[in-house]
Amino acid sequence: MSRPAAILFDLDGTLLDTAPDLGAALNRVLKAEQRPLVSASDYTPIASHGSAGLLRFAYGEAEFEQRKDELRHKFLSFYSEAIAEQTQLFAGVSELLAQLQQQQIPVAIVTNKPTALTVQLLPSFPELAAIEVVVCGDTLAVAKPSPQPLLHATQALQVVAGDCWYVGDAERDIQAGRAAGMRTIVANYGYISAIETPTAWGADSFIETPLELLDLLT
Ligand SMILES: O=C(O)COP(=O)(O)O
Repeated sequence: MSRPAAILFDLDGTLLDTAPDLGAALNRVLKAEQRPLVSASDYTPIASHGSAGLLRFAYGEAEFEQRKDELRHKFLSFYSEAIAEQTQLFAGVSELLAQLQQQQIPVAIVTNKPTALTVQLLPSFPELAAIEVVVCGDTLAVAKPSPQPLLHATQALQVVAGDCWYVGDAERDIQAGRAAGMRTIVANYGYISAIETPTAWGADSFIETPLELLDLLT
């Protein structure tokens, strides 16, 4: 694998372990309605699917569809009140980003998280705050699995998409990366549920820790 022109990263489940704060917000919504709470072992594997994925899991498809706007509004307001209480960088992310900077490999974030939450969250992590190109779920009219957010990031970085890598922990990440013509890498340490089969997503590589990405550069 030759040296990439840039490496683009998904945020939730790839750079940041956001599941505990996402799960806490979900449980605040449920608690307010005297509903049964969801355990970390249940919400963590679906945390990359955002508010819609978490609420759909807790309420079931029919009730979620019926109450979607109201539930998402409640969830987002709780999440935004306590967005960086328990969230941390995955172990090794800080060293990984420092290494990439040293090797002068540009980095960007392409997330489906809405802009308002992303800009609220990133300043809590100085290692990420230095990343200038950040494309969010509502930056464009379309989000991942569309390749457009990834292509938007490559335009901002002034690099050719086909020379870039995209690292993510969800099938939609790999779909977007493949459609953008990038090398795709599954962050296997992220939020992947037991019923998913990442080996069938068509990715080029898998990493079990963030720092394993460096092995792909050599
Ligand atoms: O919040 C979401 O919808 C998921 O965010 P991600 O794309 O960074 O995994």
